[in-house]
Amino acid sequence: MQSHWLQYFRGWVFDEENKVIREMSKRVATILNLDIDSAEPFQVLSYGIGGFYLQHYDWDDDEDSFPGFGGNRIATWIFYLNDVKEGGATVFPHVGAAVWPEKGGAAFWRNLHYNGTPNDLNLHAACPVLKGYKWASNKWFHQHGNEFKWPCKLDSKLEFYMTESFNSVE
Ligand SMILES: O=C(O)CCC(=O)C(=O)O
Ligand SMILES: [Fe+2]
Repeated sequence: MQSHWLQYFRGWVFDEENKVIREMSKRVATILNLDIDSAEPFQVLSYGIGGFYLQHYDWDDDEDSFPGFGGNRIATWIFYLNDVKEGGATVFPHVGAAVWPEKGGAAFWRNLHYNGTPNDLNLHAACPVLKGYKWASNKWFHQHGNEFKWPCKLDSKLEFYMTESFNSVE
């Protein structure tokens, strides 16, 4: 896929296709305590040299953007599937954070405030791959089914911005 905004290839891997994929989805949902049924299938990303994704949000103001998934994207989980020789970090310019891809690593962040409104702080980008290539995979969780797991709080200021990275997810 090539545009002003991004340059990479992407595809979907469905839970129904493979037992291991299904198990991985379940584990991520368990770690985050989020509903698996309203989550999207794994999206696999492949960046070559110079591949990038300009800064963007994973949430969308338009409810129709995610038909069939039930609400906005409440959280993003990303697996890093290989060691990138140079470049390829996921960066969060509003909070000054960078996550460097590492085989077997993962990161997640919340996309919405606790009251369900989009959180501007999670603007992020994939920096260009300078050497080698980069494979990664997203899992997006949605609002539906998570009303009691991540309950809404009326005061969005109660929230804290949460970005975690894991060196190795077994
Ligand atoms: O590849 C990355 O580091 C980030 C990808 C991303 O932000 C996306 O696919 O929405
Ligand atoms: Fe993103």
